[in-house]
Amino acid sequence: MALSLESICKKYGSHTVISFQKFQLTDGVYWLKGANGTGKTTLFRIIAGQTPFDGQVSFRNVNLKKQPVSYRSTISYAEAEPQYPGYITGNDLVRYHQQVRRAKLDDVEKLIERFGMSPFMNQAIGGYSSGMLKKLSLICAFIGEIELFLLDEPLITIDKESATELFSLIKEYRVKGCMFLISSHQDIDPDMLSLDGVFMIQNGDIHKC
Ligand SMILES: Nc1ncnc2c1ncn2[C@@H]1O[C@H](COP(=O)(O)OP(=O)(O)OP(=O)(O)O)[C@@H](O)[C@H]1O
Repeated sequence: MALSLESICKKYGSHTVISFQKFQLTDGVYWLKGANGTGKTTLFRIIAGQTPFDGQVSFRNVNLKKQPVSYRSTISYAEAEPQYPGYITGNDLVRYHQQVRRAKLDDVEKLIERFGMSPFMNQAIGGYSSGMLKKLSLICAFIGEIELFLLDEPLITIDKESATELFSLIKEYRVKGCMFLISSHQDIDPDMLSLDGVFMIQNGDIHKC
């Protein structure tokens, strides 16, 4: 199994949001559904290692709790509502990701062009529209040698051209061996992106649709 979650329990105070014994996925592209507040973001934050939880998570045999640095270096989490300091520019943010992830500048420039963000990269992020902010966060997510992408509501606020570009990127990275978990309230057209599975979070557990 590429991704394995076992004996997972996540509570906020006394409120149990996620609780299940086992969820395992082979490599592929997966769509995670669920009504508002069912725990999609919480699940992504667990897999990204961004929130404490009980249980074990491993990706390609690297355990999040036992090998936290190498585990995190393979994972990219694009938040549903990204928030960055308003005074930094788009370029500041992508350069940071490029340096931390030791990515090639050329590859980063190509990502910026593909999302049509070149004209805005020297502007302070505080002046970005919500779609521009979302595209910047997607660009950052794709920087570097990432193996597992957690894309939380990647389609909200982006225009049709950018959504098409995103689907193309996912297909290209999939061919390179990357895995994707995508949460979306918007339908994912199978003609735009072929999925290996669709799951739903309900009552803290994950079910196949
Ligand atoms: N930091 C937090 N502190 C307390 N409760 C939280 C926190 N984050 C999330 N929750 C609660 O956990 C539950 C799951 O929230 P989560 O954001 O994971 O849902 P979601 O499925 O992503 O929702 P949506 O579709 O609305 O984005 C909700 O009841 C929410 O109120």
